[in-house]
Amino acid sequence: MSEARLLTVEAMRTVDATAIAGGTPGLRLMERAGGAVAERARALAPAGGRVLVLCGPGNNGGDGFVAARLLAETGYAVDLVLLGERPALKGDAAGAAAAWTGPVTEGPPESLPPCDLVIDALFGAGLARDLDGEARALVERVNASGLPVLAVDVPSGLDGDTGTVRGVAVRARETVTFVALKPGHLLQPGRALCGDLHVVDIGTGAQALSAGLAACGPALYRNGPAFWGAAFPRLAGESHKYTRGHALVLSGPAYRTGAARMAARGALRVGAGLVTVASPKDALAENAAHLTAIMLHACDSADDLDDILTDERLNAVLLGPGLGTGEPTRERVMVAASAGRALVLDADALTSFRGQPEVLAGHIRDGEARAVLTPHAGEFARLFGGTPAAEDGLTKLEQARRAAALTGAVVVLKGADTVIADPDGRIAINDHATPYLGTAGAGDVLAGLIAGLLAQGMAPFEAAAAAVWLHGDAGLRHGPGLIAEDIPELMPRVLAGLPSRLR
Ligand SMILES: NC(=O)C1=CN([C@@H]2O[C@H](COP(=O)(O)OP(=O)(O)OC[C@H]3O[C@@H](n4cnc5c(N)ncnc54)[C@H](O)[C@@H]3O)[C@@H](O)[C@H]2O)[C@@H](O)CC1
Ligand SMILES: [K+]
Repeated sequence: MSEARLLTVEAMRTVDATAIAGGTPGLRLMERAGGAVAERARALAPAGGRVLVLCGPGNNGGDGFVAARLLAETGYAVDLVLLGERPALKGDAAGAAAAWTGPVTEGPPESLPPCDLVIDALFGAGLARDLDGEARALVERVNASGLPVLAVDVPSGLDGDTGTVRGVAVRARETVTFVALKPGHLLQPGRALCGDLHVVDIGTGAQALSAGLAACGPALYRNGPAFWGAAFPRLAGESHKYTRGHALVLSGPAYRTGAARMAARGALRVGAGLVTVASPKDALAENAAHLTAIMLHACDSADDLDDILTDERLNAVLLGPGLGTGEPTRERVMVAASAGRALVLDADALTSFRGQPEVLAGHIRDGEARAVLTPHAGEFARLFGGTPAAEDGLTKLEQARRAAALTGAVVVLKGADTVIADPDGRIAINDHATPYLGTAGAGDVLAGLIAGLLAQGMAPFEAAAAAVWLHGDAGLRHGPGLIAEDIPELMPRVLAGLPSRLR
């Protein structure tokens, strides 16, 4: 699982410091870092081509000096620009600069020399403020040039913890980072600015990594099978439909039933043994006309839901898609939360508690429900107040973590960089997705996938993360023209594509 773990910028400093304290010289780490950058540069620029290396005043710039030297030694023409003055370089960066025998242009040039590749070694983990003055002008020039850029550690100007831009940031073709990804590589707009991501080992060792992971506090993960695979449901020879779980999805009234059916289809396709749609009587015929493998049950009130839930085999309940907002939905949420089943609350089930997250939290905590909430940014703001855009100074990760801690539920804060937060503080960030998933009903299917995995016994945090990844995988496989109905139908291919140990 550790290959899925992320390191905060501060925790990465702990890794470096622990390795150095353990006897690995910092300059050796820098040689390895610069060596990895040079190797990627050789893959991106033609042999014997021209490379422009932009070095900043700290150790990120030191990596740039190492890469410049190694590229020159292997036949590349290298131009090196230093943002600052050479005598001002300190420590390992001064050491790396001393080994570079080529010319150094101090301060940014009026225009960029022609080249096949730009290496951005201006700022990395030490970015301390918004870019301004010469640094800002240089980054703007690089972006305007349209030249391919290889970023060292992070594209300069990008905050490694939050994925936000400090004034301006480099747009890279590829980013080489060290030891582990940082949250800012995965959170938007950071993810888009990094281009392809390469993580390289620079010889810091297992003990330093453990120290860094411990310094992170609650674990941070890149979402993917490496994180949740061990918890993914597997079929045994004696499995049958009742051992594969039974999900219940509440339908909206007549003419608002499609969302629940798409969710139900998702739950079935992801492997729940049985799925039942609980439908108002006035919508039974409409639902029946479209359902085959999925069962139907009449449900007109919270009392009806209570009756249905006397069937102990129903082990996961999904409410929200198409349900409508207001008191009837609130009552159903209360009944479902107190039924001791796994619970997914989406869309109208969340908006029905607008501005009252503590009331919803009370239902979840009183019922000891294993709950997953799946708000997009707008629903999140309606339920919890504030916005994930950090108006109150909180980052997206902090917002999601706080909402999970408040409600005692796993919170899936959906978007281009969906964040999944567990009440215990753990976080997974998903970058396995495509904008083609931004289509009507895709969120309903996601809620259904989560319910289907919960029904099969997965714990809420892993179930939510796995569903988000499978949903993303379906979108990536399909591409243009995707509609929500396609997502459940893509599940057989998505599941077949998982590592064989998971099937
Ligand atoms: N020993 C280590 O710690 C290692 C560090 N490595 C590299 O070192 C980097 C971190 O090095 P540093 O901590 O020196 O930090 P950086 O090199 O990222 O930047 C620090 C320097 O930039 C200046 N600065 C920060 N924000 C600025 C802004 N907005 N405008 C203008 N100047 C600004 C600071 O005053 C300081 O001089 C990593 O990203 C990685 O590339 C690697 O060489 C591996 C080993
Ligand atoms: K950089």
